[in-house]
Amino acid sequence: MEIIQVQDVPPENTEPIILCIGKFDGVHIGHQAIMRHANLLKQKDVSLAVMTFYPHPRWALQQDERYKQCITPRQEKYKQLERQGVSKVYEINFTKEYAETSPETFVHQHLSVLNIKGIVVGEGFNFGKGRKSDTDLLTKLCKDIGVPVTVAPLVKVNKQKISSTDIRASIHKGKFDKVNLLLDRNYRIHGSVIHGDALGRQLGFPTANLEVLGDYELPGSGVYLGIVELNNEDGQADENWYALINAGYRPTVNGKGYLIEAYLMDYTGDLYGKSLAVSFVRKMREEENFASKEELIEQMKKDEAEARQMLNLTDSR
Ligand SMILES: Cc1cc2nc3c(=O)[nH]c(=O)nc-3n(C[C@H](O)[C@H](O)[C@H](O)COP(=O)(O)O)c2cc1C
Ligand SMILES: Nc1ncnc2c1ncn2[C@@H]1O[C@H](COP(=O)(O)OP(=O)(O)O)[C@@H](O)[C@H]1O
Repeated sequence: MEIIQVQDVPPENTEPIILCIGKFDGVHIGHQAIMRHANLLKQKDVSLAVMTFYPHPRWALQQDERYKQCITPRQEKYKQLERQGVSKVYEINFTKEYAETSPETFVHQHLSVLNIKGIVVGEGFNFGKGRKSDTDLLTKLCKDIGVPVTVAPLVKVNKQKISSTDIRASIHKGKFDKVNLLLDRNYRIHGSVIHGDALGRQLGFPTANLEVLGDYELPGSGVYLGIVELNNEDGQADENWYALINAGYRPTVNGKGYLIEAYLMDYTGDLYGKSLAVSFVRKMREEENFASKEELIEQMKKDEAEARQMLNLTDSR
């Protein structure tokens, strides 16, 4: 996939494209529907491109904390867009200055330098200075440069519009049944393994401590069932292991700060320095403050037994 960083005007290009425009945080099933519309419009020798904005405009302009963390930080977003058939991304560096771009300038000066065969946006799409311009104005301005605009209807679940803000809030609450349905995949966080307090081995549950790589929305504290992908040197997923994941503050052992750590069931070996991705499948329980390490160990054994039963995994210990 080709990623083109843009300050304001994209570099001129004659390659024919169908262009989807949006923030697309999460590449959720609503976004996927937009890409499906675009793929249907795409004729032979036309490629699918996305124009997106980074950082999130509401973080860049209003420092609104809710928009700092993402469901899909940029690398993960591009991987997910690629899965939808996107081969080119125009990543607009969204600044206060860029936000001053008028709808006319955006269409007549920025979009006109590309060979766009069609544009697809979602219903409710806003653009240009003050986000005052809607899909009607986009359609009208694009007509001037001979580009048809398709507005993909909102995808609703139980009559509710799917929103990235809502999904971020559900991640924060650890509601992965819902999150994973709306993403059509398990929520995944990339990181590398760092050293901790070397307590896990003593307790009989070694845990790979994750240094999170990227501005991910972090799950609320709790014990989760998930899958850990171990990556090879090229960053490709190599092996997958079922895992019990503790996210939170480890009150029983006076943990310092929020941490995501994973105990990989049946794995033996050294993970320090490795790059991996942790996928969250479901929450098993809240993180608790046990009166002793022995009680914590007892509970971890129960967690493992419950997980193995759910997965139909025999105990190899
Ligand atoms: C399955 C599982 C469940 C856990 N549950 C709790 C918990 O309820 N409360 C808690 O304080 N720590 C919990 N932990 C975190 C442990 O305290 C932590 O893994 C241990 O202290 C090892 O820390 P270390 O990685 O720094 O060596 C859990 C860990 C695992 C793997
Ligand atoms: N099944 C396993 N799951 C997670 N880590 C494992 C496992 N087996 C071995 N390890 C290794 O043990 C390390 C964690 O040990 P631990 O005692 O919890 O120490 P620390 O938290 O200080 O890293 C992991 O980083 C990894 O290298």
